[in-house]
Amino acid sequence: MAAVLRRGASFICLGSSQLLSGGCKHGRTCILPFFSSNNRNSSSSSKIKVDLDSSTGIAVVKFQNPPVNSMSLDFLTEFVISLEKLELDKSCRGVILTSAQPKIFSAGLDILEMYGKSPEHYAEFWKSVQDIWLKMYGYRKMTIAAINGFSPAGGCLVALSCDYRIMADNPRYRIGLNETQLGIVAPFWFKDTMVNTVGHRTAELSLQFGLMYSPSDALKIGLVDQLVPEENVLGTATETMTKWLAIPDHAREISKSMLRKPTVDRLLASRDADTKNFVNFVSRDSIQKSLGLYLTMLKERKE
Ligand SMILES: CCC/C=C/C(=O)SCCNC(=O)CCNC(=O)[C@H](O)C(C)(C)COP(=O)([O-])OP(=O)([O-])OC[C@H]1O[C@@H](n2cnc3c(N)ncnc32)[C@H](O)[C@@H]1OP(=O)([O-])[O-]
Repeated sequence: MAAVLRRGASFICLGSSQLLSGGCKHGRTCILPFFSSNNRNSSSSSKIKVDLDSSTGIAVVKFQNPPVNSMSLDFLTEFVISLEKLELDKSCRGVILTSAQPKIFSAGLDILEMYGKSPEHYAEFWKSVQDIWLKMYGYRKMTIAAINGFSPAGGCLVALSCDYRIMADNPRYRIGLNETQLGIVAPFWFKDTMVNTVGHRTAELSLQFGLMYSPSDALKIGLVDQLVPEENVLGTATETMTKWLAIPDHAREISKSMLRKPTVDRLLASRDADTKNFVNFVSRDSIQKSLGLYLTMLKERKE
């Protein structure tokens, strides 16, 4: 299956052989990363850096969207293309996600993409958020989140969509789905991802309060799997990936698919309705007001 992705005037065709996910079928722009044919293949689009070691099969994908790795439309587009490219690359067996920014894994969705824009823009943005989740939650290859900093909302979702989460044991950091604190609501597939990870009761408390957990609390509820000193996050992720890669790929992939496909299928069955729902919700005056106040609060906190 081929997907055509576009932004502005550039069109690029991608092959697609996803086991579970929906892929980029919505006609947005994509810049393909470049991989060389040596053992260590590096590529760097402007917001995503990919380093694939084909001798180990491990790729490190680094977010580099300063100051806080917020997930703008451009960021999400580059991210999904990088993952798609790695999924199709036979020399890649596992992907580690981490941040090039100190202290921040990702500040979540870029609030500016949801504030003061047109309904068409909100719809395009939301489809790109759906795309990244569909790609990640149904990803055929092994994924580890090496969480080296704050990880609210969309940042937490990306981590939750990986197969394993290792977080820096720094008591200042926080992770969680804090959407209600912004006056917005995590959609059902964010909720499903949380429930699948921490269980129903914990998700009830977590989502309604918009709780942000310290690393030790996140470990207690199973939101992350392991804490390590900050400087060891990437090294531990690489060691852990090597252990997982001892499992035959096809057996691990089928097991993952069995567990995750029903959740992925729920969104695939209702993507358009979910997009409409988001656009109607975010366009409301009351929601725009909440987001505006939150942005002001973020700015004033600095002063
Ligand atoms: C229904 C939809 C579901 C929604 C899901 C989501 O993910 S919703 C998202 C939920 N996410 C959150 O609630 C996280 C909100 N962010 C934070 O809590 C903190 O920024 C931090 C703890 C991540 C980093 O603290 P720090 O002291 O290191 O950094 P700082 O605070 O000084 O920020 C630096 C600059 O970045 C700006 N900016 C920040 N985040 C965003 C953003 N998401 N977007 C856009 N911009 C953002 C900030 O305004 C400031 O701009 P300025 O003034 O330079 O023009």
